Amino acid sequence: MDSATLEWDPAAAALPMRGEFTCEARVRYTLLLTERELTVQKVGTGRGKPGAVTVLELQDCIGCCAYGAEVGADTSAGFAVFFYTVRRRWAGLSSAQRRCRVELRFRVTGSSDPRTNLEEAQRWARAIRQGSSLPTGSVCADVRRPCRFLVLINPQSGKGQAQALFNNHVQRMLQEADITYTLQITERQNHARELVREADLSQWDAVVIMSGDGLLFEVVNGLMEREDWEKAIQTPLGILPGGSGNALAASMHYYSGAQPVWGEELLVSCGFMLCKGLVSHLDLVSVCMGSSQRLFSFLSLAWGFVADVDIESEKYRHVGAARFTMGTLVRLASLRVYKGKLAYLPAEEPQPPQSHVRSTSNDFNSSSVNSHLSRTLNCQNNLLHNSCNSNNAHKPNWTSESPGTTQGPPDTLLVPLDQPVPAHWTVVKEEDFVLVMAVYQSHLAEDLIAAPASRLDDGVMHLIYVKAGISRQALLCLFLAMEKGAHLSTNCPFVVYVKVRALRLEPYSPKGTITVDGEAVEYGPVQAQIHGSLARIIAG
Ligand SMILES: Nc1ncnc2c1ncn2[C@@H]1O[C@H](COP(=O)(O)OP(=O)(O)OP(=O)(O)O)[C@@H](O)[C@H]1O
Repeated sequence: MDSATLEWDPAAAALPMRGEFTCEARVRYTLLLTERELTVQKVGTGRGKPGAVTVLELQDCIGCCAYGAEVGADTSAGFAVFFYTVRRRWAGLSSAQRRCRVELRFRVTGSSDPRTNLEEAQRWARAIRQGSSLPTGSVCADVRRPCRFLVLINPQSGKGQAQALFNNHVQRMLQEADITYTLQITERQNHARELVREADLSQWDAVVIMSGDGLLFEVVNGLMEREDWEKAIQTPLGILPGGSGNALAASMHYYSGAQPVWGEELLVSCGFMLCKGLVSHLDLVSVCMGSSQRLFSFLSLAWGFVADVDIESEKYRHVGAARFTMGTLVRLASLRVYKGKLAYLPAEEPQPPQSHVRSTSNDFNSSSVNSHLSRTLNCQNNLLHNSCNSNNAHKPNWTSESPGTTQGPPDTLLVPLDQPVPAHWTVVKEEDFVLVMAVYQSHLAEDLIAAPASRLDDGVMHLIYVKAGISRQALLCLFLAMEKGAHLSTNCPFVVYVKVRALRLEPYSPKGTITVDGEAVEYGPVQAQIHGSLARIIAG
């Protein structure tokens, strides 16, 4: 199958193209191919209404292939077109939209010469493919074709069904889009990280992660630990939701402007984006810890309520995404105050004076508190007082023994952790918090829109903190509003939202939990800086 990337020139493709073909059921159709659409009109006398017209948008097409006849005497050829069109689905009184697969096959029988028929089928297939790959939106490139992906699957992610989900939904889509891939099932924690650290990346056009956000976190850090990190981190990444939080996958779906979907429908949406192969820039954040360990993060840095829920809810993993709901309710019932110092560099602030420039070498995926469960919680409208420091010390996945990296771009906005923050930073006067989180993508979970204004490469961290004193009920309302991304307009006096380029957090308690991209990391003072557009991701 000829699938080389060609400059799309409608004139060269002689558009519009018209033709008459039969489908597998011998019904005759006329096809009209324009720059953006394929119009299919029934002309035969088979069952169904003659003359019915279907218009399919080429932007919904992921592939088209031509094929010759399989049996000797048959001189016909054919081509198959694969669309994933957006359809409305009614659920009760409300409707939702999702992508549904449409496969069309047409036979070319115009000539008695099989080669002529095959050439005609190839001409149509080529023109449909070219029309389908017209870049849209703010993409920086598209994955060259034909292409080969490395697909990493974490069999333990989510409810442990990532591999089955891949086989049932994604495998066929990749075939239809003419994408070949090498499948690697991860065997343990850090396997993916080690693999991409050592791999010959030139073999693949993209590294795709079918898991939760934790496996992508490993891959990003594995790439940044390489000597050739600058080139390696330019490898297009892909994400397919197979975990329980799936925050980046949900963010990318949200950025595409589509209506929210969950579970397998989100997987099909992300599979579709992967097949379209449009590459966008992705911001990364370098996170520096007291031990001089430095990690790279694409999603979130969290402390307090959010971090505790993320880690404590691990034990409810078998229930999938609902694990965050359960964790949130449990933590709400024993709400704590977390004491510490928070400082940040606001995004609108001018660049720091040069004297501060030096290189340091050094989720809550909490989620849906659904209203049914919320009613079952006996929420008291009592104000919390400075109850206690966090005493929930969880074993971090990423400890100071983990390699981390001293490589990567210098953190020009940060000074060493043992020095005071630069004078032009804002130091938060409160020192009692319920939660502190910096997020750099819109979602913290499939159904939790923490930073609705965020974009893949907006060059800022969205810092949200909740001051102590908020009632359980108000906090619950905040999470419920977050399901629609409405929490920042509730005017809750305990909630602060600010866009920042860098921040520092110094917890006072000796034990506790800090998460980066949903993974527990070394607990203690931590600071972070955004590095705009450092990585690349296949997005819609
Ligand atoms: N074969 C494996 N066995 C056990 N753990 C693994 C394996 N492969 C990867 N891991 C680890 O599993 C952890 C969780 O993975 P991941 O975050 O991708 O899924 P999840 O927790 O279900 O999803 P989410 O982060 O969206 O909630 C990661 O830290 C990863 O290192």
